[in-house]
Amino acid sequence: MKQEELISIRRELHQIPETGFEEIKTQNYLKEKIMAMPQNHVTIKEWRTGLLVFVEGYAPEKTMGYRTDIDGLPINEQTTYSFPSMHEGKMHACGHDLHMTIALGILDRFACDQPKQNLLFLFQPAEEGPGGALPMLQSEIFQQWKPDEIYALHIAPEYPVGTIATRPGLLFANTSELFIDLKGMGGHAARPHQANDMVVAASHLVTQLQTIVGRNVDPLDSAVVTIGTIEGGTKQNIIAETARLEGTIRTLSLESMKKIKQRIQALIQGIETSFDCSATIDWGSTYCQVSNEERLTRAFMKFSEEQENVELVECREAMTGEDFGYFLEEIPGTMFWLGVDTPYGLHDARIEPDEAAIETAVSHMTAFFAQE
Ligand SMILES: CC(=O)N[C@@H](CCC[C@H](N)C(=O)O)C(=O)O
Repeated sequence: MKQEELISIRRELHQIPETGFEEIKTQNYLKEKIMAMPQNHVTIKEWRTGLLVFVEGYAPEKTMGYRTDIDGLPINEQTTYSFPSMHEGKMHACGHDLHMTIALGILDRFACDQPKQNLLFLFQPAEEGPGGALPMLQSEIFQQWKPDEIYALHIAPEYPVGTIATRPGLLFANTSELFIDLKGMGGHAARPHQANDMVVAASHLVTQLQTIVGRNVDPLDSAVVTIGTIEGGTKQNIIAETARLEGTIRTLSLESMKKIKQRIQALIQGIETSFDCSATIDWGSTYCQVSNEERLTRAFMKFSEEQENVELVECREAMTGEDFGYFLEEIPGTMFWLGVDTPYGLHDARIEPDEAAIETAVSHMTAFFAQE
């Protein structure tokens, strides 16, 4: 595929973002593009709203896996694009439109020119939640085609185009979602003494939750507790009977994750007592850390260092989460950041990644998989 074609694919995908396990149009779009490639040594299988594509090598000694995520986010796009999302309230604000395009670009090169090794391309749904990697990994079809090593990338707004950043060992954090429901007694806004106000209880809880990282976690063991949404009440002159907080926990160690969850439980018990209300916690989906296997990551870094059009950076670990970690728990491999040079971060409604990074990644990974 030529660069113009890749860019037009990225723009078409950008217009049809769908959230986790609802990626129907995306799946059809990808299937259509893959079916248009030479099929001689390519086999496509659907898995839920994702796809697995096996490319048979001409003298295989192993199978190398490459995974892209395919879901979008519930965000109202605010880019300056002439090709914005056509799905209201949804946006590819985490680069999965670029990730998919890159995967299609690499796949196309090997569909046209048979590789030596077998290749397995994974178009995985629901990375942003509830998590498609673990069930895809456990699927019969994945186990049948299971690769010996596996790779994936994620766009990185902060690096210039041409940068590949990674490190052996821990790259991304352990994550757990967090959903808290508070229930008290609503009432008339003018009669607070006859009600238990869940807006006040939720406000206290939010500030208490912010003390956990500062006061309960070892400062040398990074952690994050973020409340992303807070919702409660029905009208300005009614005391709220319910409130809901939604957030996420990030830790570099499993011990800190356990401790933070214990502290959240304790703080919530305190809120129940002090505001005479009831509370429930749902931990949502959890992702294990992304840990890059030492030997393969060093080999990938050495290869990257030797490429003229790429600048390799050995980066620090990040508090981002990624369910690709589940693949790396079972199969050795590497995840890396790909520079896309934009002032806006991941999950920002204004993010406009530089599309030149698509060709960088396609040629880099094609050359990497084509090594004899
Ligand atoms: C790369 C990236 O941004 N990944 C997401 C993963 C979401 C995990 C889960 N749904 C959660 O919110 O805890 C991220 O937010 O880091």
